[in-house]
Amino acid sequence: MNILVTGGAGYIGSHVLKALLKEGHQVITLDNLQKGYKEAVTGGKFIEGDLADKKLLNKIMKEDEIEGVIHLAADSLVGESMEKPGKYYMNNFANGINLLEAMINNDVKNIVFSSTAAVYGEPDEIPIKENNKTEPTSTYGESKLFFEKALKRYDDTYGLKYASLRYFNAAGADPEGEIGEAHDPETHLIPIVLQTALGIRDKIYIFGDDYPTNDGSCIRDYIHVNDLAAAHLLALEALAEGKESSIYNLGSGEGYSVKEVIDTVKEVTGRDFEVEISERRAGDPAVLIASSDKIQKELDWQPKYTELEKIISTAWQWHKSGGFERRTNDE
Ligand SMILES: NC(=O)c1ccc[n+]([C@@H]2O[C@H](COP(=O)([O-])OP(=O)(O)OC[C@H]3O[C@@H](n4cnc5c(N)ncnc54)[C@H](O)[C@@H]3O)[C@@H](O)[C@H]2O)c1
Ligand SMILES: O=c1ccn([C@@H]2O[C@H](COP(=O)(O)OP(=O)(O)O[C@H]3O[C@H](CO)[C@H](O)[C@H](O)[C@H]3O)[C@@H](O)[C@H]2O)c(=O)[nH]1
Repeated sequence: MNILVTGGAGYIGSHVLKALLKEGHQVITLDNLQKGYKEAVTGGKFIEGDLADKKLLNKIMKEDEIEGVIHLAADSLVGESMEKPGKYYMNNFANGINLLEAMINNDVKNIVFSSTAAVYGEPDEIPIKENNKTEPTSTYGESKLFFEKALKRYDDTYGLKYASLRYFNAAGADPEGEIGEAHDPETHLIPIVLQTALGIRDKIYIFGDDYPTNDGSCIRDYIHVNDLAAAHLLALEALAEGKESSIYNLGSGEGYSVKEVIDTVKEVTGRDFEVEISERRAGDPAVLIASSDKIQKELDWQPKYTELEKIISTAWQWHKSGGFERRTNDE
């Protein structure tokens, strides 16, 4: 298939791209490189451009004869979304609509969308199922939920078929060491702990140890980025074969506390470092664990990296190697 991957120079997108290339697909990556890295695009055609550019989107659909879209491009910092809501509605919602319009104009009918566990807000029950109430506590989560609603309208109106994948905490790196997570600024727990193990940071702060969990720190469901990537391929193939639109959670189904993550990093790296308890971070739910039963049953998706140790080991290999060179432009 000729597949357009938006945000393919980013962390998750580059792993999706690599998995698509391995399956022999023709891939066109669109990324504005605001957060992504050119080096992360390991094959296919790369177009440096922005989702705001409607003409470009139409041109790509036509000239590259796109048959399916995987849409990962977005802004995804929860804290920033609370300070700059407009940026999030514009990029994650309005720019996404540009993409849908270009698809419809060019009769492209299948899209896999990167949604997030942040659409749920504080969950009613654990593990979280897809029919849990969706009351996002951040603009980020809301912008993603709005786009999910738009997808439903486009399906009702034009017969556009979508799979919306609500990821939990993406983690780990390409086991071949070619690509990995390189966010700047980094806000995610595992890379931050690894940077501490490497001495890039003085210490790791645990954001709150008074949550109603076994050890008082927050529990999350970490899913390996290659397991995520595999789900995109299954979802796109299912749509191409005529499957109806659907929403799926994607997690490993296991919860680990912040303290457990830190202890596992110490074991995997063989390094000790300072840990300090600090204030809770605003908006952090105590426990987020996915039920991924639906995608397992419907698309036969099976996570391969179910142990935290394995997930962290792949990330450690990547961080130890130095990752991508620091970007030199000064935007
Ligand atoms: N990382 C996680 O744990 C996680 C969890 C849930 C959902 N998600 C979602 O998954 C997707 C990918 O996340 P990631 O961690 O790889 O983020 P990322 O920032 O590494 O990748 C996003 C990419 O999109 C590009 N981009 C952003 N806006 C663009 C635009 N208007 N035009 C063109 N390119 C644009 C960026 O340059 C970047 O390369 C996002 O949609 C995010 O919301 C991520
Ligand atoms: O230095 C740190 C960084 C994080 N944490 C804690 O570690 C846990 C995980 O935090 P991350 O920032 O790694 O991940 P989040 O669970 O906050 O968020 C991730 O998952 C969400 C959905 O669950 C959204 O999709 C979001 O985009 C994605 O980053 C949280 O309890 C957080 O408070 C620390 O204690 N110290």
